[in-house]
Amino acid sequence: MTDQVLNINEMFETIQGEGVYTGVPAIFVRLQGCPVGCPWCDTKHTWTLDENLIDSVDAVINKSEESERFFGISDLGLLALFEQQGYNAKHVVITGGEPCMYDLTGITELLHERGFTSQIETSGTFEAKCAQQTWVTVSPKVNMKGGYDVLTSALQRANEIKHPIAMQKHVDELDALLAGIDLTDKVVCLQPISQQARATELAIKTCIDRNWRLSLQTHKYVGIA
Ligand SMILES: C[S@@+](CC[C@H](N)C(=O)[O-])C[C@H]1O[C@@H](n2cnc3c(N)ncnc32)[C@H](O)[C@@H]1O
Ligand SMILES: Nc1nc2[nH]cc(C(=O)O)c2c(=O)[nH]1
Ligand code: SF4
Ligand SMILES: [Mg+2]
Repeated sequence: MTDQVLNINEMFETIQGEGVYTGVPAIFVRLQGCPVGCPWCDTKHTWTLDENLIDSVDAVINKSEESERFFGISDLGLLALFEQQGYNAKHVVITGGEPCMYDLTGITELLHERGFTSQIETSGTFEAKCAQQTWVTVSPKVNMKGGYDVLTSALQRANEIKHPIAMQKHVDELDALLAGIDLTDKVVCLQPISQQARATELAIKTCIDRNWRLSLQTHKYVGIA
């Protein structure tokens, strides 16, 4: 267990919409703070980590629309909150924001001790500190203004590499990143940016050519969180 505080912008039960675990019921924990700055990010409301944005647990959990407000909680406190909410899902997705700004060793080990499986969605710009059993999905961010230089080790730890693409240049960037990475036991997925038709077409074609997987943001197609 770590004594650090996890700053939570959203917590909800839904269906994992992306990547290898698509379709699996999951508790989503969205952590606050991200310095990477992807222009097309669909969670810009999580970027700012400022104590003036702290709110109550109830106000954050019961948000009816996206906001920058968050609450801080301990690893054990978070587990207690899951029970209080009466969640059924046994898979927990820790996302953000950039969750690997936090040391997730304590919370992920605790989750596995309590019979949950865990998954982290990360940009690969910080080292993933988590339980050995945690499924790490790295969605590599190349040439973003707040990028850091740990991508190679993040990609080595990754169980899944899920690359957002809109144009051929993004596929070429992924090829460059994957050179020298041992892909044995890793799944590579392409995820069209913002459901654009041309991005989807390119992702489908490239996945067929390369024998990679297509990851659609299925929650957006069916209108769930
Ligand atoms: C919001 S990010 C949060 C976790 C982490 N910062 C990251 O980038 O992986 C979660 C996932 O959504 C993807 N994503 C964000 N905005 C997107 C968009 N507009 N279209 C497609 N995927 C997007 C990211 O690449 C990542 O795989
Ligand atoms: N249903 C659902 N699946 C997701 N998979 C990754 C998400 C994310 O924002 O990290 C996400 C999300 O926001 N909702
Ligand atoms: S790294 Fe993730 S949370 Fe941060 S800006 Fe990019 S997509 Fe958004
Ligand atoms: Mg999302």
